[in-house]
Amino acid sequence: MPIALPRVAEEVGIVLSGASASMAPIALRRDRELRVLEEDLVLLVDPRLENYYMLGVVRWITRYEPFLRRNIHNIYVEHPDALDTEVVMPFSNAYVEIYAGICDGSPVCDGARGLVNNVYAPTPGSKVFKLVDAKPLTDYLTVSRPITIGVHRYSKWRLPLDTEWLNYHVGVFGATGTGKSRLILRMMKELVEKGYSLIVFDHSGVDYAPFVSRLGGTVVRASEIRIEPQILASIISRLTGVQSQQRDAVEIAAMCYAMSVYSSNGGGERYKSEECNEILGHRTRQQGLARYTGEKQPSARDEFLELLKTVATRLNMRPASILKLRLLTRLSVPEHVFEGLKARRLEPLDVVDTALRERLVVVDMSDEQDIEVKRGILASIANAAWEKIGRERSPLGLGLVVDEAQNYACEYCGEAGRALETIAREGRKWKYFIIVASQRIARDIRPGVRSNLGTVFFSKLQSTGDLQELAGYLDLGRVTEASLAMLGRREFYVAGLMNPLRRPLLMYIDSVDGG
Ligand SMILES: Nc1ncnc2c1ncn2[C@@H]1O[C@H](COP(=O)(O)OP(=O)(O)OP(=O)(O)O)[C@@H](O)[C@H]1O
Repeated sequence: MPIALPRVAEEVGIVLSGASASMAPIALRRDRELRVLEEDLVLLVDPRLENYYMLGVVRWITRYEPFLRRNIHNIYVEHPDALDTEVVMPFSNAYVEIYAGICDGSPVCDGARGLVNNVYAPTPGSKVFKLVDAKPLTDYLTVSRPITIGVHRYSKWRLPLDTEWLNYHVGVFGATGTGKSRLILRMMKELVEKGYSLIVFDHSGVDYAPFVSRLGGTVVRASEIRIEPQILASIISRLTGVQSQQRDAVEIAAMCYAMSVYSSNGGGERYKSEECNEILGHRTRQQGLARYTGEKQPSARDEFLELLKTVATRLNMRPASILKLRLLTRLSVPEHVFEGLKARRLEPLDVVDTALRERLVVVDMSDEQDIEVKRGILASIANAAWEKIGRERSPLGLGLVVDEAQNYACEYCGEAGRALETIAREGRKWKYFIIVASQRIARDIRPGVRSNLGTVFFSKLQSTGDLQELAGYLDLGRVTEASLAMLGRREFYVAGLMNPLRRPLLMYIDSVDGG
């Protein structure tokens, strides 16, 4: 059945000469020109193409007047009172960027129905209809497991987003206050309802944790989660900045220290290793001696430094080098990195399992002071999910949500950056995806992550150049920096794979009230 144009659209203009299959200049009707706005959805109806419509978006509305032209003298300049509005003859032109063809049983589509790539340039004189209610478009789309998080800015069309493409990852970008966190919260609700599982890393503890009870999830504190020994090793060597043999000593000591702490506070067999036993056995004898001589129990950092000395000695380092290494560690690794280990009783794999069982876990990162440790926790959880995939060899349906991603997905974000990049590159086969949000793109997100984002929501951007960066791997049509400058809060373009039109569409995100 053809689209009932009079019910859902109003005629606003005609196509002018010079139209192509992707772009059509149009003239707007005088009586309706003020009702047409950039980003409006329109249908072009070409009388030569029966039961076929071209769907497009209005761009670059320009007002003209035949006499009031720049560089040409006019009467107003000499006699301001003589210029009567009656004698002014304004008119408006615009462009329509054609996004798709809609087949409605048309002979040009062999009688099929649905959305197709448009290959026809509209005939000049074709009518242009602004969609006031674009709902009927939904019937022409094929969308798997759709979710909606908002409406098209002007036609109020609830654009269905295709969650099959979630596995190709999502980015949310915009200047501060544009509504990134609320957009993600809205999406989280929909995804959880559709059966996806999410682990959300709440960097400051105020953006997501307060909403959890409403969404039916669990909050866990970052300070309770175990950091994998090898990730702790990398954190400590990064903090000390040592290289080569000194780095070996620090990393071996860190791994063995974490394993001994975890195995003594409930970690069991998983954290026992013969390699560490060789070293730890030696250390235990030293500690025993300390107790015998009446010295007080050493702090966690002192314990680590003692272990570091043992390891460095085993690596045949010179006494002066060992001394320097211990001093460096004491000065550059905060005490709480070691002290906090004892309170970490929750396995990263438990967090993954809870998310898969209950659908939503928010990791409250606010009680963790050190950014390196926060990154270590994210990396540990990301790796635990890979461990599970490796063991079960089946898709997970799990997403990691990383807001303030400049802290985790940047070029120099260590283990966290690497872990997110691995998911961005290889997660799709296992339905293991990421949703990252940040204010900037090029500066905040490492190339291996940002170039693998299949869907991007973007609003007013903080850095010039970021739009061009996005255009490098997404079809952004003719959206320009000027289009972004006009956007308000909750207004985001959605571009990429989850958008069934595959071209940027301006959305107004549903309301998400405070927690
Ligand atoms: N969808 C929405 N529903 C209701 N209020 C919203 C919505 N989006 C944004 N807001 C309002 O705008 C404020 C800022 O939103 P939000 O915290 O999501 O922005 P942000 O882009 O994540 O900012 P930042 O980068 O500073 O974290 C919110 O506190 C809320 O008042």
